[in-house]
Amino acid sequence: MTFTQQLRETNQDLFEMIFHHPFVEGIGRGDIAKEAVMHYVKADFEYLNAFMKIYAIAMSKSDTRSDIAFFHEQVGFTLHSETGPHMNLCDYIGVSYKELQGHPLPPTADHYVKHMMYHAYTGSLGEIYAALLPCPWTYLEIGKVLMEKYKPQANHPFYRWITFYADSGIEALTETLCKRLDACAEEASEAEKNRMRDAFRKSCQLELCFWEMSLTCETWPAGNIGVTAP
Ligand SMILES: Cc1ncc(CO)c(N)n1
Repeated sequence: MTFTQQLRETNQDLFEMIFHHPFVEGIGRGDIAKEAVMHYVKADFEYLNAFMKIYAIAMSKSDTRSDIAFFHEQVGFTLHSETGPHMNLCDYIGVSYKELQGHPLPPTADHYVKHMMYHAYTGSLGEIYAALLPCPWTYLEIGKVLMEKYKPQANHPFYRWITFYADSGIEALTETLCKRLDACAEEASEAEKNRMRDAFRKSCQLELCFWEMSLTCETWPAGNIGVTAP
């Protein structure tokens, strides 16, 4: 079994909890509360900005053109393609995308971003891959589970969202990250592999927490006064 197959198996509990989270099932049924979707898009827009910055840090730690090209392509993909699912959600709630941009991150999303930043600034490329991987991997599987369970047609309110994540583009990204992480793990000490395992599991935990944050419209206990987006 490869290192990433082991990671997937060890984190089956969290993947299952994500598939059954009420927000995710609400996307599948097409009836999730609009306030929750609004909260999600606000946080996710800033989350994806942070994700691109992490790709840039990873690029600065790359030794090969192939790694540099990979991160460059991924920034382009996030910038130009991942706006598609967000636009789908904006249409559902009837709010312009612009209005949902530039908001400070709620505590959970802030934590998730800083967790990835920690590994990006202090860790090896392998550790960064491990922290990033649950992002496409959980969404790819959510997309596939929802396709299978709800068999959405073009008139489903989240057809574009579900088909985007169930698609070959996200599958290819997940496979590339897996291959690169597996190659890093081959060279890594046991201590380094444990850091990768920890980074991966915490990102899975935080993926689940991100859905809960959106569902409950989580905010900072004393408001956001004076706080700006990262
Ligand atoms: C929090 C989060 N995880 C994963 C993805 C998929 O890119 C996303 N858009 N947001």
